[in-house]
Amino acid sequence: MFTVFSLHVMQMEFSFGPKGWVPAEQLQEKSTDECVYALGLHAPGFFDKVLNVNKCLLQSDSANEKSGNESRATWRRTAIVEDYGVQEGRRKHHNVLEKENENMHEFSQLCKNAGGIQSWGFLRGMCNSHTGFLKHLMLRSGRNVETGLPELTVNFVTSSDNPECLRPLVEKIATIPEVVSIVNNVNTSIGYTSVGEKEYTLYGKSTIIEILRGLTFQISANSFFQTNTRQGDVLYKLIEDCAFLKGDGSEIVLDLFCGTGTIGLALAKRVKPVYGFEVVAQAVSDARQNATLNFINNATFIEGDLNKIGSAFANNLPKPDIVITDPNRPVMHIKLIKFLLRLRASRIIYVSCNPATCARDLNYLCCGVPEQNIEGRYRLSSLQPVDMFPHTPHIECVCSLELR
Ligand SMILES: C[S@@+](CC[C@H](N)C(=O)[O-])C[C@H]1O[C@@H](n2cnc3c(N)ncnc32)[C@H](O)[C@@H]1O
Repeated sequence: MFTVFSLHVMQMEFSFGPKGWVPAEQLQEKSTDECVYALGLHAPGFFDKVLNVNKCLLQSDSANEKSGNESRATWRRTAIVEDYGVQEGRRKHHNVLEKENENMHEFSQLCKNAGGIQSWGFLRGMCNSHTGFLKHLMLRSGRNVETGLPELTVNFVTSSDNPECLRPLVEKIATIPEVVSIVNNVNTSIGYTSVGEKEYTLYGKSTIIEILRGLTFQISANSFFQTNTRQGDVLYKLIEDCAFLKGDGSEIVLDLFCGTGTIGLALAKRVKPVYGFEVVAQAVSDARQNATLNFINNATFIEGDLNKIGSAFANNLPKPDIVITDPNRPVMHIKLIKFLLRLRASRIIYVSCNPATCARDLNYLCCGVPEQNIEGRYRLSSLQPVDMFPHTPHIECVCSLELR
C-alpha cells in the first residue's frame, strides 16, 4: 500500500451548521455557549451535526494559515470567525452583530436589502431546518504554474441566489494573497450536494490550475479533481502501469467518468485516440481545455450521463482496447455493466473509492448476473489499494481485469 506522511490535500469541503456538535466525550469539558454556529465537518452519518474545525490537518498550510504573517490568524478565522462571528458563540456573536463590527452591520443590512434574508438566517446552515443561506465552504488549492506557489479557490455554496450578500466577505478574503478565485455556487435543493445550479465568479478567475503526471490541469469549482494531489500522482502512475501499453501508440482508450480528463490525458501521448465520457458540463469543458493546454490532439471528451445510456451507446466509436472506469461511490448502472460485457475490450481498469460497490461491479464483470442471464467475461488479474485519504477509513483501489 502506498502511504504519504506529509499531506497535501487539495480539496476540502466544510459545512455550515446552526450550532457546533460536541461529541459525547467532550460534553463535560465544553460549555454549550462555545458551540453556537459551526463551520467544520459532519459527524459520521449525521448531516445536521457539524463539528467545528479550527485547523484542518488534511489541508495545506496555505489553506489553513496565512503563512509568513504571524500577526494574522488563520485565514478562516480572519475572514469568517473573527469578522462574522460564525464560530464565536451566541453572546459574542450578538455583540459583533449589534455593536462592535461595522462590517457586520453593513453586512446584515445588505442581506436584508437583498431579498429579505435575515442576518441570523445568513449565518445558520441549512441542516434539518432547511433555512439559512450558507451551506458549504469548499477550499481547493492548486499552484501557480510559473512560480509554483500555492493558490486557493474559495467556493461558497449557498441556498439561494444572492451573490451580493457575500460581497463584504469576498472583499475580506480577496486580500489574502494565496486566494486567486472566489466563486458562489447556488444550490437551492434541500440536499447536501455542493454542485450549484448556477455559479458566480465573485473575485479573480473561475478556475484553478494543478499539475499531475507532468501535465497541467485547469479545474472549475464544480469539476471533480483528486483531493490529494501527491497521491493522485501515485494513483495515475499505477493506472498507467496497469494499462500495459504496448508502446507502439496503437491502442484505443475509453475513459468513463473522466472528470477533467486526467487519466485519459495522462495516457494520450502513448496511445491512439482517447474518448472520455462525463456528466458534468464544466468538467467536460475543462477536459477539452486541458487537452489544448497540454498540446494533446487525440483526445475527445463527450458530455453524457452513463446511467442513461441507450443500446446504441458508443456505436459510432472504434472498439477500445482499454477501458478505464472511475465511477463515483455508487455502483455502475447495470446498463453500463451490460455495455462493457458486450464491448469485450481486452482490458478494463476499474478505479474506485468505494470497495463495497467496487466488489459488486467486479463480481458482475467477472461472474455475471445469473438471475438476469448475464454472463461474466473478465478475470481479476490485480488489485492495488492506494491510500488517497490517509488517517481515514477510506481507500482507493485500482483493479485490473482481463478478458477471459
Ligand atoms: C471519481 S470521479 C473520477 C474523475 C476522473 N476519472 C479523475 O480521476 O479525475 C467520477 C466522475 O464521474 C462523474 N460522474 C458521476 N456520475 C456520472 C454519470 N452518471 N455519468 C457520467 N459521469 C458521471 C463525476 O462528475 C466525476 O467527474
